[in-house]
Amino acid sequence: MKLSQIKKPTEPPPLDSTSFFSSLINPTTACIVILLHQRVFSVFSSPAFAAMVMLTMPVLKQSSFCCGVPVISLSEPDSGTLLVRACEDLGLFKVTDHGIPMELIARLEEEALQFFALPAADKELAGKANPFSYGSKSIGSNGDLGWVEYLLMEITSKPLSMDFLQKPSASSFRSVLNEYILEVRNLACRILELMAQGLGIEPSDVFSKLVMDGESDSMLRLNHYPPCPMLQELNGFMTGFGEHTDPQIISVLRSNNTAGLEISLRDDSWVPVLPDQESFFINVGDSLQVLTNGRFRSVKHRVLANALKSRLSMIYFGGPPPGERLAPLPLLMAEGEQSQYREFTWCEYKCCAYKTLLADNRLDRFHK
Ligand SMILES: C=C1C[C@]23C[C@@]1(O)CC[C@H]2[C@@]12CC[C@H](O)[C@@](C)(C(=O)O1)[C@H]2[C@@H]3C(=O)O
Ligand SMILES: O=C(O)CCC(=O)C(=O)O
Ligand SMILES: [Fe+2]
Repeated sequence: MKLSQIKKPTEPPPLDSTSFFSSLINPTTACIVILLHQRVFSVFSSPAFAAMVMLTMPVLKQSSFCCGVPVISLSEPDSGTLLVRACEDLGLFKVTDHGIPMELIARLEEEALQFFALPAADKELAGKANPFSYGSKSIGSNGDLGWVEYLLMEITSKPLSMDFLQKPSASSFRSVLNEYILEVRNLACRILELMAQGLGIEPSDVFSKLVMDGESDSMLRLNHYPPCPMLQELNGFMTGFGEHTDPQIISVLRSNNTAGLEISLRDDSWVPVLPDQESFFINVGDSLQVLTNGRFRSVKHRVLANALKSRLSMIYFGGPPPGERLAPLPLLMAEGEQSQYREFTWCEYKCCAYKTLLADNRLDRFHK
């Protein structure tokens, strides 16, 4: 496909908290706000007119929204276009009809809860996170703290090899983890292919091949946020996982039904993402922001602790192979468009990223 064949839509205006929250008022208002946001250059004088236009303009199909977060069914024929729009606007969306069996998810949740319920000394036998294995309260190695404990696992082309998972007593945990990783990686790749299709670029595996590569640097993280009893004394605010963007290409998150995840809008306001244990939340990582020359947004997010309920999340981070050169894809650049980033390898990026604090902007030093 030639560059001239790719139509790059004009950038939608930034989604700020006013339009985000007003989109929650009622469905009619939501239609107007969403349509306006997508630059439908018409002036709606009444909700009825807006509804009529919606019905007669099938090309402008909208995703549905759950509290401002786009909800996209993967069985929807137009899902590629909807995914692209969500990546441009928010950098996060929810997917339904994802095909990962609930039974597998429930088994992993149960195994993870059993692991986190072990005495601290037993969990520490898994090895101290450096960065892989078990960590508690401290995130990364640069002093970030959070009301969280976690297991961080490196994904290679072979089954998980961490010592503690090789014990006979961990055999069911190990097998469910390996099964889940295969499923969630396929889901990530399916979504990345739909994104390429939605962007109108070929081949459609231009993003997914990076995550499918035998050398891909991907991870699985299980986060457990215990209830935080002293939340009241802390004016109701305690960080579970501090604000950050994910460095990789794509993150695929599933949580139990406990709230806590929040995303930052372009005006720096924070909005909660309502939990949904049957769906997955997908967010754009820094690498995908670079590959799309900033068209897709690596969304800043954080998790707040809960006073009463524990939150369990499982996140797959799909990353490229270490030697992969990351730079905006020429196919996605309009004529005369300048690259916003200088080229770097994933290895170089990760090396710098791991010296930063969670809240730092890791792409700054690669900006031209
Ligand atoms: C403070 C840090 C933890 C982190 C590495 C870093 O130096 C900056 C990025 C952090 C992050 C966020 C997304 C993922 O949870 C993670 C595994 C990753 O790849 O980047 C973590 C890193 C970590 O916990 O080790
Ligand atoms: O635990 C969560 O819900 C999100 C955590 C997160 O953003 C991360 O581990 O990178
Ligand atoms: Fe994250």
